[in-house]
Amino acid sequence: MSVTTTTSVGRTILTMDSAYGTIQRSVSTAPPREATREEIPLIDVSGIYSENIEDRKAVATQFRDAAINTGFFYIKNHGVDSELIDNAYQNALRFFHQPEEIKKRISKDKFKFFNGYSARYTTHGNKTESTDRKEHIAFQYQPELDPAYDSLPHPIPLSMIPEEMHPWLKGEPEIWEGVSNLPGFKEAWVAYYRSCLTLARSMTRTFALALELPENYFDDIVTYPGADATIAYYPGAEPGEKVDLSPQNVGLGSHTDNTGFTLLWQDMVGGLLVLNRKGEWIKASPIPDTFVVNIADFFQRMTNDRWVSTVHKVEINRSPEPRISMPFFFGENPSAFSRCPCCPNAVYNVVLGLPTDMGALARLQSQRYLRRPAIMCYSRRTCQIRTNLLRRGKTPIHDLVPLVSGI
Ligand SMILES: O=C(O)CCC(=O)C(=O)O
Ligand SMILES: [Fe+2]
Repeated sequence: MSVTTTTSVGRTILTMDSAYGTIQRSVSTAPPREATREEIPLIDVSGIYSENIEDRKAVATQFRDAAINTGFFYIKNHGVDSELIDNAYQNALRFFHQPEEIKKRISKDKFKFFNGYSARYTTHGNKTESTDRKEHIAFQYQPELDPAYDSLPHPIPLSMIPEEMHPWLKGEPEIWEGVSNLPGFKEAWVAYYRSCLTLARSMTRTFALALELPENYFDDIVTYPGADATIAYYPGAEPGEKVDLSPQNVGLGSHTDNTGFTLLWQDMVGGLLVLNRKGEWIKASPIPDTFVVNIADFFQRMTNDRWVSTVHKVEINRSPEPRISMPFFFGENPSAFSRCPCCPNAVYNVVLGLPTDMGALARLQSQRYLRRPAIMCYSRRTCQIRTNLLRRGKTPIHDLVPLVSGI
Protein backbone atom coordinates (compact mmCIF):
# COMPACT_ATOMS: atom_id res chain seq x y z
CA MET A 1 0.00 0.00 0.00
CA SER A 2 1.41 3.37 -0.87
CA VAL A 3 0.94 6.38 1.31
CA THR A 4 0.91 9.83 -0.19
CA THR A 5 2.00 12.63 2.06
CA THR A 6 0.90 16.07 1.04
CA THR A 7 2.91 18.91 2.48
CA SER A 8 1.46 22.31 2.09
CA VAL A 9 3.97 25.02 1.44
CA GLY A 10 2.73 28.32 2.69
CA ARG A 11 3.98 31.85 2.57
CA THR A 12 4.90 34.25 5.26
CA ILE A 13 5.78 37.94 5.37
CA LEU A 14 9.35 38.85 6.27
CA THR A 15 9.99 42.41 7.50
CA MET A 16 13.35 44.18 7.74
CA ASP A 17 15.03 47.57 7.70
CA SER A 18 17.06 48.56 4.66
CA ALA A 19 18.31 51.71 2.98
CA TYR A 20 14.80 51.86 1.56
CA GLY A 21 13.29 52.04 5.02
CA THR A 22 11.25 49.13 6.29
CA ILE A 23 10.73 46.56 3.55
CA GLN A 24 8.82 43.33 3.39
CA ARG A 25 9.06 40.22 1.29
CA SER A 26 6.61 37.42 0.75
CA VAL A 27 8.57 34.26 1.56
CA SER A 28 7.87 30.60 0.91
CA THR A 29 7.91 28.39 4.02
CA ALA A 30 9.51 25.53 2.04
CA PRO A 31 12.88 24.39 3.46
CA PRO A 32 15.95 25.90 1.77
CA ARG A 33 17.17 24.06 -1.32
CA GLU A 34 20.40 24.16 -3.31
CA ALA A 35 20.62 27.10 -5.71
CA THR A 36 20.88 26.30 -9.41
CA ARG A 37 23.80 27.77 -11.37
CA GLU A 38 21.25 29.93 -13.21
CA GLU A 39 20.12 31.41 -9.90
CA ILE A 40 23.61 31.97 -8.46
CA PRO A 41 26.07 31.74 -11.35
CA LEU A 42 29.80 31.05 -11.05
CA ILE A 43 31.64 33.73 -13.00
CA ASP A 44 35.28 33.40 -14.06
CA VAL A 45 36.55 36.95 -13.55
CA SER A 46 40.09 36.49 -14.89
CA GLY A 47 38.99 38.64 -17.85
CA ILE A 48 38.80 41.77 -15.67
CA TYR A 49 42.61 41.78 -15.63
CA SER A 50 42.89 41.43 -19.42
CA GLU A 51 44.37 44.17 -21.63
CA ASN A 52 41.62 43.43 -24.09
CA ILE A 53 38.45 45.47 -23.45
CA GLU A 54 36.33 42.75 -25.04
CA ASP A 55 37.44 40.32 -22.29
CA ARG A 56 36.54 42.88 -19.65
CA LYS A 57 33.17 43.51 -21.25
CA ALA A 58 32.48 39.78 -21.38
CA VAL A 59 32.78 39.61 -17.59
CA ALA A 60 30.71 42.78 -17.25
CA THR A 61 27.85 41.20 -19.19
CA GLN A 62 27.81 38.30 -16.75
CA PHE A 63 27.87 40.68 -13.78
CA ARG A 64 24.93 42.58 -15.22
CA ASP A 65 22.84 39.47 -15.84
CA ALA A 66 23.51 38.19 -12.31
CA ALA A 67 22.83 41.60 -10.76
CA ILE A 68 19.48 41.76 -12.51
CA ASN A 69 18.49 38.14 -11.81
CA THR A 70 19.23 37.13 -8.22
CA GLY A 71 21.75 39.80 -7.22
CA PHE A 72 24.15 37.06 -6.07
CA PHE A 73 27.00 35.31 -7.88
CA TYR A 74 30.26 33.49 -7.19
CA ILE A 75 33.55 34.63 -8.66
CA LYS A 76 36.59 32.47 -9.40
CA ASN A 77 40.09 33.34 -10.65
CA HIS A 78 39.68 36.59 -8.72
CA GLY A 79 43.38 37.16 -8.12
CA VAL A 80 43.31 36.99 -4.30
CA ASP A 81 46.06 34.60 -3.28
CA SER A 82 44.74 31.41 -1.64
CA GLU A 83 47.59 31.25 0.90
CA LEU A 84 46.81 34.75 1.99
CA ILE A 85 43.13 33.82 2.45
CA ASP A 86 44.07 30.70 4.38
CA ASN A 87 46.35 32.70 6.64
CA ALA A 88 43.55 35.17 7.40
CA TYR A 89 41.21 32.23 8.08
CA GLN A 90 43.65 30.46 10.44
CA ASN A 91 44.24 33.68 12.32
CA ALA A 92 40.51 34.27 12.59
CA LEU A 93 40.14 30.86 14.28
CA ARG A 94 43.03 31.70 16.61
CA PHE A 95 41.27 34.87 17.68
CA PHE A 96 37.82 33.39 18.25
CA HIS A 97 39.12 30.36 20.12
CA GLN A 98 40.50 32.57 22.87
CA PRO A 99 38.72 33.08 26.20
CA GLU A 100 35.99 35.71 26.12
CA GLU A 101 37.87 38.15 28.37
CA ILE A 102 40.79 38.22 25.93
CA LYS A 103 38.50 38.79 22.95
CA LYS A 104 36.83 41.60 24.88
CA ARG A 105 40.10 43.52 24.90
CA ILE A 106 38.83 44.81 21.55
CA SER A 107 35.16 44.92 22.54
CA LYS A 108 33.11 47.20 20.29
CA ASP A 109 32.18 49.20 23.42
CA LYS A 110 35.77 50.46 23.54
CA PHE A 111 35.50 52.10 20.13
CA LYS A 112 33.60 55.10 18.83
CA PHE A 113 32.79 53.85 15.36
CA PHE A 114 31.71 50.28 14.53
CA ASN A 115 35.13 48.76 15.14
CA GLY A 116 35.87 45.83 17.41
CA TYR A 117 34.50 42.59 18.75
CA SER A 118 30.82 41.69 19.22
CA ALA A 119 30.08 38.64 21.35
CA ARG A 120 27.52 36.00 20.36
CA TYR A 121 23.84 36.92 20.74
CA THR A 122 24.70 40.65 21.09
CA THR A 123 23.71 41.58 17.55
CA HIS A 124 20.22 41.30 16.12
CA GLY A 125 20.32 41.32 12.31
CA ASN A 126 16.55 41.09 12.08
CA LYS A 127 14.26 41.99 14.96
CA THR A 128 11.63 39.47 13.87
CA GLU A 129 14.12 36.60 14.22
CA SER A 130 16.40 35.43 17.06
CA THR A 131 19.52 37.33 18.07
CA ASP A 132 22.49 36.28 15.98
CA ARG A 133 24.38 33.18 17.09
CA LYS A 134 27.56 34.73 15.83
CA GLU A 135 30.63 36.62 17.00
CA HIS A 136 32.45 39.08 14.83
CA ILE A 137 35.19 41.66 14.60
CA ALA A 138 34.49 44.76 12.51
CA PHE A 139 37.10 46.98 10.88
CA GLN A 140 36.42 50.33 9.23
CA TYR A 141 38.39 51.73 6.30
CA GLN A 142 41.76 53.26 7.16
CA PRO A 143 43.68 55.03 4.35
CA GLU A 144 46.89 53.68 5.91
CA LEU A 145 45.83 50.17 4.89
CA ASP A 146 44.89 51.20 1.35
CA PRO A 147 47.47 50.08 -1.27
CA ALA A 148 46.61 53.26 -3.22
CA TYR A 149 48.43 55.31 -0.54
CA ASP A 150 51.46 53.12 0.08
CA SER A 151 53.75 55.86 -1.19
CA LEU A 152 52.51 58.43 1.37
CA PRO A 153 54.06 58.76 4.82
CA HIS A 154 52.31 56.60 7.47
CA PRO A 155 50.35 57.59 9.48
CA ILE A 156 49.11 59.76 6.63
CA PRO A 157 49.03 63.46 7.65
CA LEU A 158 45.45 64.74 7.58
CA SER A 159 46.57 67.56 5.28
CA MET A 160 47.22 64.94 2.57
CA ILE A 161 43.63 63.64 2.72
CA PRO A 162 40.81 65.65 1.05
CA GLU A 163 38.95 67.71 3.62
CA GLU A 164 35.49 66.37 2.80
CA MET A 165 36.74 62.95 3.86
CA HIS A 166 37.88 63.99 7.32
CA PRO A 167 34.55 63.39 9.10
CA TRP A 168 34.39 59.95 7.55
CA LEU A 169 37.71 58.54 8.69
CA LYS A 170 36.44 55.91 11.10
CA GLY A 171 39.32 53.49 11.33
CA GLU A 172 40.59 53.17 14.93
CA PRO A 173 44.14 51.80 14.85
CA GLU A 174 44.02 51.12 18.61
CA ILE A 175 42.31 47.88 17.63
CA TRP A 176 45.74 46.44 16.75
CA GLU A 177 47.03 46.90 20.31
CA GLY A 178 44.21 44.70 21.55
CA VAL A 179 45.29 41.79 19.33
CA SER A 180 49.03 42.15 19.90
CA ASN A 181 48.97 38.91 21.93
CA LEU A 182 48.47 37.11 18.59
CA PRO A 183 51.65 37.72 16.59
CA GLY A 184 50.91 37.72 12.87
CA PHE A 185 47.16 38.37 13.26
CA LYS A 186 47.31 41.98 12.10
CA GLU A 187 49.61 41.18 9.18
CA ALA A 188 47.41 38.31 8.03
CA TRP A 189 44.23 40.36 8.22
CA VAL A 190 45.70 43.47 6.62
CA ALA A 191 47.09 41.45 3.69
CA TYR A 192 43.65 39.94 3.12
CA TYR A 193 41.90 43.32 3.47
CA ARG A 194 44.25 45.00 1.00
CA SER A 195 43.67 42.31 -1.61
CA CYS A 196 39.92 42.65 -1.21
CA LEU A 197 40.21 46.41 -1.65
CA THR A 198 42.19 46.00 -4.86
CA LEU A 199 39.77 43.41 -6.19
CA ALA A 200 36.73 45.52 -5.27
CA ARG A 201 38.12 48.58 -7.05
CA SER A 202 38.72 46.51 -10.19
CA MET A 203 35.22 45.09 -9.96
CA THR A 204 33.77 48.59 -9.66
CA ARG A 205 35.14 49.22 -13.16
CA THR A 206 33.48 46.03 -14.35
CA PHE A 207 30.21 47.17 -12.81
CA ALA A 208 30.55 50.48 -14.68
CA LEU A 209 30.94 48.54 -17.95
CA ALA A 210 27.96 46.43 -16.95
CA LEU A 211 25.93 49.64 -16.90
CA GLU A 212 27.30 50.58 -20.33
CA LEU A 213 29.12 53.48 -18.70
CA PRO A 214 32.77 54.48 -19.19
CA GLU A 215 34.94 52.06 -17.26
CA ASN A 216 36.27 54.89 -15.06
CA TYR A 217 32.79 56.19 -14.15
CA PHE A 218 33.14 55.43 -10.44
CA ASP A 219 36.92 55.84 -10.14
CA ASP A 220 36.88 59.30 -8.57
CA ILE A 221 34.30 58.30 -5.96
CA VAL A 222 36.06 55.19 -4.71
CA THR A 223 39.24 56.98 -3.63
CA TYR A 224 38.41 56.75 0.12
CA PRO A 225 35.65 54.20 -0.15
CA GLY A 226 33.23 52.77 2.29
CA ALA A 227 35.35 49.61 2.55
CA ASP A 228 34.48 48.00 5.84
CA ALA A 229 35.07 44.39 6.62
CA THR A 230 34.21 41.87 9.27
CA ILE A 231 35.43 38.47 10.35
CA ALA A 232 32.47 36.43 11.48
CA TYR A 233 32.47 33.28 13.59
CA TYR A 234 29.38 31.08 13.80
CA PRO A 235 29.96 28.63 16.69
CA GLY A 236 29.35 24.97 15.96
CA ALA A 237 26.83 22.89 17.85
CA GLU A 238 28.19 21.88 21.27
CA PRO A 239 28.43 18.12 21.98
CA GLY A 240 25.00 16.95 23.07
CA GLU A 241 23.40 20.31 22.28
CA LYS A 242 19.94 20.10 20.77
CA VAL A 243 20.06 22.89 18.22
CA ASP A 244 16.77 24.70 17.67
CA LEU A 245 16.33 24.29 13.91
CA SER A 246 13.30 26.54 13.51
CA PRO A 247 13.81 29.10 10.71
CA GLN A 248 13.49 31.94 13.24
CA ASN A 249 16.62 30.76 15.02
CA VAL A 250 19.48 32.24 13.00
CA GLY A 251 23.22 32.69 12.77
CA LEU A 252 22.58 36.09 11.22
CA GLY A 253 19.11 37.53 10.65
CA SER A 254 17.56 38.29 7.26
CA HIS A 255 18.79 41.57 5.81
CA THR A 256 20.08 43.37 2.77
CA ASP A 257 23.57 44.89 2.74
CA ASN A 258 23.62 48.65 2.52
CA THR A 259 26.65 49.64 0.45
CA GLY A 260 27.42 49.02 -3.23
CA PHE A 261 28.34 45.37 -3.23
CA THR A 262 29.79 42.75 -0.89
CA LEU A 263 32.62 40.29 -1.42
CA LEU A 264 32.24 37.34 0.91
CA TRP A 265 34.76 34.61 1.55
CA GLN A 266 33.29 31.63 3.39
CA ASP A 267 34.81 28.37 4.61
CA MET A 268 33.33 25.00 3.63
CA VAL A 269 30.79 24.70 6.48
CA GLY A 270 27.93 26.47 4.69
CA GLY A 271 24.83 28.25 5.96
CA LEU A 272 24.36 31.30 3.74
CA LEU A 273 20.80 31.47 2.42
CA VAL A 274 19.57 33.80 -0.32
CA LEU A 275 15.99 34.82 -1.03
CA ASN A 276 15.40 34.37 -4.76
CA ARG A 277 12.94 36.31 -6.87
CA LYS A 278 10.17 33.84 -6.13
CA GLY A 279 10.66 34.36 -2.41
CA GLU A 280 12.29 30.93 -1.92
CA TRP A 281 15.32 30.41 0.32
CA ILE A 282 18.18 28.96 -1.70
CA LYS A 283 21.58 27.90 -0.42
CA ALA A 284 24.73 29.75 -1.50
CA SER A 285 26.75 26.66 -0.61
CA PRO A 286 30.53 26.99 -0.40
CA ILE A 287 32.54 26.52 -3.60
CA PRO A 288 36.31 26.26 -3.01
CA ASP A 289 38.45 29.18 -4.20
CA THR A 290 35.53 31.51 -4.78
CA PHE A 291 34.03 34.63 -3.27
CA VAL A 292 30.30 35.15 -3.11
CA VAL A 293 29.36 38.59 -4.42
CA ASN A 294 26.09 40.33 -3.75
CA ILE A 295 24.58 43.59 -4.87
CA ALA A 296 23.71 45.91 -1.97
CA ASP A 297 21.21 48.74 -1.41
CA PHE A 298 23.24 51.57 -2.92
CA PHE A 299 23.83 49.76 -6.18
CA GLN A 300 20.16 48.92 -6.32
CA ARG A 301 19.28 52.56 -5.73
CA MET A 302 21.94 53.85 -8.06
CA THR A 303 20.64 51.65 -10.84
CA ASN A 304 17.09 52.69 -10.12
CA ASP A 305 16.20 49.18 -8.97
CA ARG A 306 17.50 47.54 -12.10
CA TRP A 307 19.96 45.57 -9.99
CA VAL A 308 18.62 43.88 -6.93
CA SER A 309 19.91 44.10 -3.36
CA THR A 310 18.90 40.63 -2.34
CA VAL A 311 17.73 39.56 1.10
CA HIS A 312 19.97 36.95 2.71
CA LYS A 313 20.61 35.38 6.10
CA VAL A 314 22.79 32.74 7.74
CA GLU A 315 20.99 29.73 9.14
CA ILE A 316 21.91 28.32 12.50
CA ASN A 317 25.15 26.33 12.35
CA ARG A 318 24.12 22.71 12.86
CA SER A 319 27.59 21.30 12.24
CA PRO A 320 29.94 20.64 15.17
CA GLU A 321 32.53 22.75 13.30
CA PRO A 322 32.52 26.52 13.67
CA ARG A 323 31.96 28.52 10.51
CA ILE A 324 34.13 31.47 9.49
CA SER A 325 33.12 34.04 6.88
CA MET A 326 34.91 37.24 5.93
CA PRO A 327 32.59 39.77 4.29
CA PHE A 328 34.03 42.91 2.73
CA PHE A 329 31.47 45.65 2.12
CA PHE A 330 32.35 48.09 -0.65
CA GLY A 331 30.74 51.37 -1.57
CA GLU A 332 31.59 54.80 -2.85
CA ASN A 333 33.29 57.48 -0.74
CA PRO A 334 30.90 58.31 2.11
CA SER A 335 31.15 61.97 1.13
CA ALA A 336 30.14 61.27 -2.46
CA PHE A 337 26.73 62.17 -3.71
CA SER A 338 24.99 59.19 -5.12
CA ARG A 339 24.78 59.26 -8.82
CA CYS A 340 22.06 57.68 -10.79
CA PRO A 341 23.89 56.47 -13.88
CA CYS A 342 20.66 56.16 -15.78
CA CYS A 343 19.43 59.69 -15.09
CA PRO A 344 22.70 61.62 -14.75
CA ASN A 345 20.93 64.86 -13.91
CA ALA A 346 18.94 63.36 -11.10
CA VAL A 347 19.66 64.74 -7.67
CA TYR A 348 18.77 62.28 -4.99
CA ASN A 349 16.53 63.25 -2.17
CA VAL A 350 16.65 66.97 -2.80
CA VAL A 351 12.92 67.05 -3.24
CA LEU A 352 12.34 64.94 -0.15
CA GLY A 353 14.89 66.77 1.95
CA LEU A 354 16.55 63.48 2.79
CA PRO A 355 20.28 62.77 2.92
CA THR A 356 22.15 62.71 -0.32
CA ASP A 357 25.35 61.04 0.67
CA MET A 358 26.28 57.55 1.76
CA GLY A 359 27.73 58.68 5.05
CA ALA A 360 24.54 60.39 6.14
CA LEU A 361 22.62 57.29 5.21
CA ALA A 362 24.93 55.11 7.26
CA ARG A 363 24.50 57.43 10.23
CA LEU A 364 20.74 57.32 9.97
CA GLN A 365 20.78 53.57 9.79
CA SER A 366 23.07 53.18 12.75
CA GLN A 367 20.81 55.41 14.80
CA ARG A 368 17.88 53.33 13.67
CA TYR A 369 15.93 56.40 12.64
CA LEU A 370 15.34 54.84 9.33
CA ARG A 371 11.72 54.02 8.85
CA ARG A 372 11.30 55.38 5.37
CA PRO A 373 13.36 55.42 2.21
CA ALA A 374 16.64 57.19 2.76
CA ILE A 375 17.65 57.24 -0.85
CA MET A 376 15.34 58.31 -3.56
CA CYS A 377 15.97 59.54 -7.04
CA TYR A 378 13.27 62.06 -7.82
CA SER A 379 13.04 61.02 -11.41
CA ARG A 380 12.81 57.35 -10.58
CA ARG A 381 9.49 56.91 -12.29
CA THR A 382 10.81 58.18 -15.55
CA CYS A 383 14.24 56.66 -15.22
CA GLN A 384 15.81 55.91 -18.54
CA ILE A 385 16.69 52.37 -17.63
CA ARG A 386 13.18 51.50 -16.53
CA THR A 387 11.86 53.06 -19.67
CA ASN A 388 14.31 51.16 -21.82
CA LEU A 389 13.53 47.91 -20.09
CA LEU A 390 9.85 48.42 -20.61
CA ARG A 391 10.42 49.38 -24.23
CA ARG A 392 12.28 46.11 -24.72
CA GLY A 393 9.35 44.28 -23.20
CA LYS A 394 11.19 43.45 -19.98
CA THR A 395 9.64 44.13 -16.64
CA PRO A 396 11.78 46.11 -14.19
CA ILE A 397 13.06 43.86 -11.48
CA HIS A 398 10.95 45.22 -8.68
CA ASP A 399 7.81 44.41 -10.49
CA LEU A 400 8.97 40.79 -10.41
CA VAL A 401 10.22 40.48 -6.85
CA PRO A 402 7.39 39.58 -4.49
CA LEU A 403 7.66 42.93 -2.84
CA VAL A 404 4.76 43.41 -0.48
CA SER A 405 5.38 47.00 0.45
CA GLY A 406 8.30 49.33 0.83
CA ILE A 407 9.50 51.43 -2.05
O1 LIG B 1 28.41 35.13 6.95
C1 LIG B 1 27.80 35.16 5.90
O2 LIG B 1 27.77 34.21 5.11
C2 LIG B 1 27.00 36.38 5.51
C3 LIG B 1 27.37 37.62 6.25
C4 LIG B 1 26.51 38.77 5.88
O3 LIG B 1 25.57 38.65 5.14
C5 LIG B 1 26.80 40.10 6.42
O4 LIG B 1 27.64 40.23 7.32
O5 LIG B 1 26.18 41.07 5.93
FE1 LIG C 1 24.89 40.56 4.42
